[in-house]
Amino acid sequence: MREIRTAALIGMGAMGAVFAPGLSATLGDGFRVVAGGARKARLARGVTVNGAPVTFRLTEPEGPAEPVDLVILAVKDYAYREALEQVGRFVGEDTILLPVLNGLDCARQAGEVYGPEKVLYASMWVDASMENGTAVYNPRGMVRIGEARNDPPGPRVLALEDLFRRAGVRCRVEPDMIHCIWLKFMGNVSENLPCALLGVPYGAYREGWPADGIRRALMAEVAAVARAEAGVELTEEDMALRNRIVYNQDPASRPSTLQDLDRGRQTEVGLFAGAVMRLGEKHGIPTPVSAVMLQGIRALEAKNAGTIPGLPEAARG
Ligand SMILES: NC(=O)C1=CN([C@@H]2O[C@H](COP(=O)(O)OP(=O)(O)OC[C@H]3O[C@@H](n4cnc5c(N)ncnc54)[C@H](OP(=O)(O)O)[C@@H]3O)[C@@H](O)[C@H]2O)C=CC1
Ligand SMILES: CC(C)(CO)C(=O)C(=O)O
Repeated sequence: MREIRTAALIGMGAMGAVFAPGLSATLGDGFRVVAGGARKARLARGVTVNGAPVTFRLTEPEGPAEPVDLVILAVKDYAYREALEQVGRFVGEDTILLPVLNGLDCARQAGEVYGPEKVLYASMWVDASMENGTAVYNPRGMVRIGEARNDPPGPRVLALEDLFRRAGVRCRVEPDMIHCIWLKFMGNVSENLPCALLGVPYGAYREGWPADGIRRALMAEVAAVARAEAGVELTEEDMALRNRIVYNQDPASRPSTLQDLDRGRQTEVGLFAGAVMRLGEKHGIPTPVSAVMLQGIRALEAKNAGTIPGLPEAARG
């Protein structure tokens, strides 16, 4: 495949901030962020990423447009359907679609709309946040990319890797992206959800501590459904890798589900615990800890929304 020269990004939030500075600097006017209405007006005032101002071309989701070589989708799951529709006018015959959402399903959903041959997998091993136009992400983080299998990588994957290298976006082509996505999913379910439910940062995960017991029980539930659903083995070594990542994480760091609750926003708990429960039901595997996470975090969302009768005003999000 030829060099990637044009790209569009929808979702200029925490994950969008990992791509926008490098793509804007490398592709110039060939890169644009898709946003309409009030969101576009807000983004036109500019954003700061890791302390540096970033400028980029903005484009409305409506009106005539040329297809681009690459479309990155970096919205939350509840905004994904709309975002998929809104990027339609940038998708041509040779466009690569790269949805970077957490969870197991975003590549399949993009494939349903535009054809699976256009979609590559991404898994964001980066912790980040975006608040009022100011994004911070860990520059040691990494974007893992590929087709389902990449030994050796095909031309589209090589073109994407080349673009990210030119743009200074840290990336790695994974030999087995399906395993990689399940391993990340195991991390999201087991790490994001206890932190969100308990209202504690990563520092709560230390060997033998209460939150760590919950985390390990959730890893076991994900491993069981991964085996049944996808034939993916999440091994003891994989769990040991997650342990190392968690124990070495900045203890003050807060996974995205907790950040969402702190800001009174909807969370992606359905993408995590909801998915584990659905797969558990499908394969006859009990997932009681995921059920507690789903119901508990839904209750916190209701608390934030002020829809729990009797809740004092001061306790709302
Ligand atoms: N944050 C993290 O550390 C990580 C997040 N992820 C995953 O990445 C995905 C994105 O998360 P994250 O970046 O944190 O989320 P954010 O909420 O920070 O960013 C999402 C952005 O998408 C924008 N958006 C939503 N709908 C549209 C639309 N129709 N057109 C244009 N822009 C739109 C939102 O704008 P507005 O605010 O105006 O609605 C917001 O700026 C999620 O699936 C998350 O789980 C993965 C790894 C780490
Ligand atoms: C930060 C990270 C990578 C932790 O698993 C994440 O995916 C999230 O918070 O949603």
